[in-house]
Amino acid sequence: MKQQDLFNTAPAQWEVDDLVSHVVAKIVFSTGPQKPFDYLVPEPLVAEAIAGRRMRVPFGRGDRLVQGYCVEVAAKQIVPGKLKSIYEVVDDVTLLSRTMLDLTHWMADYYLCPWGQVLDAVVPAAVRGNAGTREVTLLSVPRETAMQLATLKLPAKQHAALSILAGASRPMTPPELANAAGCTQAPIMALRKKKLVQVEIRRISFAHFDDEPAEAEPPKELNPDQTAALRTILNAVEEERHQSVLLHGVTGSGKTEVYLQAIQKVVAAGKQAIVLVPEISLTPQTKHRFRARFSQIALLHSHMNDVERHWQWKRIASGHIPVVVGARSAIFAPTPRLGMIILDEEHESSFKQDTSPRYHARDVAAWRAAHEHAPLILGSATPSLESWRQTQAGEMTLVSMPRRVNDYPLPDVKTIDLRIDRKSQGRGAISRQLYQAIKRTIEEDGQMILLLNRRGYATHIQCPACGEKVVCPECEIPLTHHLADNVAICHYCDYRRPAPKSCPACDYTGIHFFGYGTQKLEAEVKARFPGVECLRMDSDTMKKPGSHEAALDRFRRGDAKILVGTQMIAKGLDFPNVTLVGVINADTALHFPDVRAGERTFQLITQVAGRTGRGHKGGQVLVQTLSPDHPAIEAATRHDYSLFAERELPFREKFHFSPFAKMVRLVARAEVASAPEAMLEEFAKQMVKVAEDLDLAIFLQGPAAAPIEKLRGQYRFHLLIKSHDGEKLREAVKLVAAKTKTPDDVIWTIDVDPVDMM
Ligand SMILES: Nc1ncnc2c1ncn2[C@@H]1O[C@H](COP(=O)(O)OP(=O)(O)OP(=O)(O)O)[C@@H](O)[C@H]1O
Ligand SMILES: [Zn+2]
Repeated sequence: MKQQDLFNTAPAQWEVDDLVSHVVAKIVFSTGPQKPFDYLVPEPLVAEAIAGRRMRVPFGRGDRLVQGYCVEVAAKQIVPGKLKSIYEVVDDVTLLSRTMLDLTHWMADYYLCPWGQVLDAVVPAAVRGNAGTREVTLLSVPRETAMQLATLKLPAKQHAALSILAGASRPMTPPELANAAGCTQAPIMALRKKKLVQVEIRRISFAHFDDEPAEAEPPKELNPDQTAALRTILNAVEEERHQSVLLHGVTGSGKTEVYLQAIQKVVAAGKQAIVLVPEISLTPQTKHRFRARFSQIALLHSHMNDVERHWQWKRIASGHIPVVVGARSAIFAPTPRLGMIILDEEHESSFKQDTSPRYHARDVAAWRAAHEHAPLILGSATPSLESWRQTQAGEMTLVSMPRRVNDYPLPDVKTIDLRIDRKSQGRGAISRQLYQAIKRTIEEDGQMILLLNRRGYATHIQCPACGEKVVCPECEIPLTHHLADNVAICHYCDYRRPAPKSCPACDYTGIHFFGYGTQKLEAEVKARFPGVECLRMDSDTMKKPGSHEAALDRFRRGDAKILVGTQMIAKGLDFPNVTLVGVINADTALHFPDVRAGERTFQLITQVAGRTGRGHKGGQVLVQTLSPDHPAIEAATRHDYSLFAERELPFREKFHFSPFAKMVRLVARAEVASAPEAMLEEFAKQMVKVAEDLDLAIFLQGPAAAPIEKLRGQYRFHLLIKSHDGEKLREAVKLVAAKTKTPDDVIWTIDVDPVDMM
């Protein structure tokens, strides 16, 4: 049909015969124009012009040379002279397979962002920049020349060099040859000029990294729950068909062992597995578990330098590495023979990228698994309601592991009602009951984890005389007092100022520091339990690469008894000697203006509670809260996921939230509040119109000031658009977005399937 169109639109002066078949490449640019452009592939470049490589092409009136991704190469009927030609092919390896190219196209379409931007996100910068490689010149002797060697009339040095090269088992670089022949570069240059040697420029890698050796460990004997789970997964593996499995296993049920044995089968069949974990879970423990089972494994983490990243990428692309373990972006690992994708802690919000392309690794994984006919395994003790709902709708297989390994019971969880206890507890973050429990744990030589999901010392600073709050001048968010440098910091934009000694408004000298952060908790622990080693883990103490590992090692060895920290210590850790978990304030996230506030609270408490009772010594959990009757907290204290889901889902359904409706969130920001608000109001109006045309039911929320109303000096507004028809919803948003005129000073973003509502 396309061809037909072309005939019809060809200007009259061209006869049909003028159309000739040519090789045409479709090029997508990272910046600049969003639509792909067609280029002619000149004859000499046909062999190397492969889709998935970058090419340099002339662009615009001045034919400036720019680089773009070639996403398709095809023979097309075109009018000669109408297309510009490719100047050169940049890559000598193919960066993206056909499936990966299709994936990027799908992502651009689904997340409503430029295709080129997605391509840049999928191919790591380290790969694009060829980190750790250099170009070398390689010399060899053509066969005909080698055969005439005896009869060639040449100066002695040239002859000697040529003989050595002809007799070499592999091509040599000019310095290598000079060295072997004991001559300077001059005779070699002469041979090159006479075309007696063949010259090839090749890019070689000088990087090499050794895998840390680990002692091999045999697979564990599975318990009946694990066996059943593995069976279901292996059925999908053996049939080489795509299937999604949600492995809902309580904390400590041994999910990792199931993954490991499933991967073993995949590897035995000659295929590759990708395992995604939240960045924070790339602990020494996880690394060790995987290294002990698989000798060839690529661990991708954010502290890797470009040279190593590129090296790992090539190892994976070569197909030699059967297992890839990494955070979110590891979903783009260039495995040529993908046999399985696993997402551990699939509910984690860190799987969603918060800058464009705003993809969710879980959904990208689902697309990839489906198109590469591989099973997708999602594992969690607290599954996202999105995945849970899919099991209910029959789109995903549910496998449950409701018991812990070795028949250890789940820990007993008690709430401490701070409304009652506060009066009796005196000052401090640790209630009397929790204090007693910590004391007992120390006496029994156990270890404990104290969770407080707020960093810093005091969480707000206020004048008791005039009521003035010390806030960030850029964000109007209360500043947090950090004791170490005695500074007040904005946790949104990192603005800092010296902690005020008196009220900035009325000069009253008795200014107060309220609220608890992890620093203050640590200080309280040290003061109330002198001589007991306490370790703090939060993003302030864990800035240096490797600090996370070092801290967890210390705790594992038992050098520290008490681990204080933010959510970073709440999941994945497997320390059998932890017999007490204390949640200092269960309510920190409960009242956020976010539809997932309850879900997050349930997950956080269930996960941190799961860190104890993982050994024969048992464990208990104490949860301090002002809302012990809140459904999320109540369900968490009972380790009852179904109860939580049963209560939460009807609410989501009634108000058209995910997982029942698809959501798109727009955020607009500017230095004056009126501009973004007006822009979103117009957007909403247009949405209503377009939805009507498309016969699409939509639900609008806003525009309204975003919960973080001001950030870095800019006012923020948001608009939430919901619909039960996701495809049409994106279509409508795309239409309106294309017509929207952005006011000069406004910056706006589209977030499909938003996770961050702030
Ligand atoms: N079949 C088994 N027999 C004995 N020990 C096992 C078995 N399976 C797993 N384990 C051990 O049980 C512990 C808990 O397993 P694992 O960390 O995989 O649990 P999990 O389900 O991932 O928990 P969480 O969700 O809390 O991270 C680990 O120390 C693991 O080595
Ligand atoms: Zn700020």
